[in-house]
Amino acid sequence: MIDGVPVHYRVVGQGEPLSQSTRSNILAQHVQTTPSRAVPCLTRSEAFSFLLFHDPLNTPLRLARKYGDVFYFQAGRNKVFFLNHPDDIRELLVVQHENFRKGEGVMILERMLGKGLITNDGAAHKQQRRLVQPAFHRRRIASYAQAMVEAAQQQAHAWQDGATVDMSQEMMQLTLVIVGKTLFNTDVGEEANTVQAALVTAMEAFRKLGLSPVGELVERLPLPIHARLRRARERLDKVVYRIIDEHRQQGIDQGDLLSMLLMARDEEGNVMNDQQLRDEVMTLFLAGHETTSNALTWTWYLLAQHPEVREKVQQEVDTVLAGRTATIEDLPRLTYTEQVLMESMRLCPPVWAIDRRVTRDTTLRGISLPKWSRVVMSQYVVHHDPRFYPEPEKFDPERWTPEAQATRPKFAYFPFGGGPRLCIGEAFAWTESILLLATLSQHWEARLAPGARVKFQPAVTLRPQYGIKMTLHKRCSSVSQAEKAQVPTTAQSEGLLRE
Ligand code: HEM
Repeated sequence: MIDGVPVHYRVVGQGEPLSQSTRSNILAQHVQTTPSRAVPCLTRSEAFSFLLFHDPLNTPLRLARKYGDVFYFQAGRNKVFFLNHPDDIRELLVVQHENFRKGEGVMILERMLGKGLITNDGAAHKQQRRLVQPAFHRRRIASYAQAMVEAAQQQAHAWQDGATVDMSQEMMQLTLVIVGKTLFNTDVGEEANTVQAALVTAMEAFRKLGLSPVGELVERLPLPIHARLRRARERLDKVVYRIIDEHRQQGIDQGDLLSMLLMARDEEGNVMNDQQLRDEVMTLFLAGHETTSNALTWTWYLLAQHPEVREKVQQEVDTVLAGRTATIEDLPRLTYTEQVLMESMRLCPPVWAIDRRVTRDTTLRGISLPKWSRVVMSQYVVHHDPRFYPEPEKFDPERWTPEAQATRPKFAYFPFGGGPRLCIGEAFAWTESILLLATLSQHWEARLAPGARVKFQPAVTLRPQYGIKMTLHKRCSSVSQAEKAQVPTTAQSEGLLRE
């Protein structure tokens, strides 16, 4: 128990907990009844193109269309499997998760994040998760909502009508400020550029090293990227240690996550050492803003491409908020806005694939997975499967009505992963992205700037390779009731409200 909130090893939504006996029953049933499945192997040229990894989004998609729910190729001594069916993915993440640990992608992340919640495994991970969980309790998230809306309002205020911005940078800055304020009670606005530059280097390293199915080999080569990664880490360390030192000096419980970590004791009564603190803070600091920022950036882009959807969002926001400031209570009524975000994370999943290493010989719904094999599950592939999403390339928020959702298997949509490694920040991310999109849409609409280049860059997250250049347009109807009351004459309001 920390901070008066009971700690559960919580797994919600996709991560519904299974009791030990349920899991054993399911496993026993499988062993008895599931016939073994023949797994197609890629041809040599397909495997070769995979190893070069020109297009880690569309190559697996194309191969999944050709080979179906599962295929593999041989990389050195080990096999790399791709699971493309929601039920197999659920089985791995929820039912048989104990036979797997995090995969190669994590090795590069570890160089940046250390042994934090994302990179750790086993008992250490379980203990860390228990420690951090209270900061993501529903009540806590509700208390962050105000800071989220305030930051969005400041952004809305700072934007200039007709200005062209890189929406990716705008969203990155906004979500960074929010994670700083809510989890660490600090202002990181000034350090945003440092953080962004370091992240670009980390993403580059991940693309070059972490994505390669032979990452372990490449990792040992003396490449310049290793030095760049080290320097990026040092810059980020400065920011993180500044935050930790400030908290220590103040020496009071500030009611935030970092205060909780500083007060935490293990079974023997020891506090976390500097390295542990640094790794945990760094993990949440980076994971807590990068992903949501990308989700919002792609959403602005999709809205710009689909003005009819954008208008529906604006109508909903205008009706529900009626010109006032959004609060957490508005979330259940911003249903269309939420559907838009869901559809955006289907088409452009911020985490586009996750991978695991098999730790003991495993049979997964008839698929035989030898120890040391690697297993990749791509959100991008499953979210584009026409069996679950007819016309998968079409941006259609109507796919997310409760009735439509009920027709699909659960793991046909897994932007936040699942099981005990389900994203701890899922509720934080939904709350933040809905409130930010609603608050900014009250006042602004964004259109793609002429000549803007938009391309996926799949690194740890799915980023826009060239950012996304967008032109901002102040909405005519954006004047809030409160603003109306304060604006006495039309003449004074003209400049502000001009389209
Ligand atoms: C749209 C936003 C987000 C997306 C799409 C996302 C996605 C994911 C995914 C897919 C995983 C599981 C990775 C795996 O199983 O290998 C994950 C884990 C994690 N996420 Fe998120 N995330 C988002 C926002 C956040 C936020 C806001 C935070 C924190 C404030 C956060 C913190 C974490 C942490 C700490 C983990 C590791 C959890 C564990 O292993 O116990 N994420 N996220």
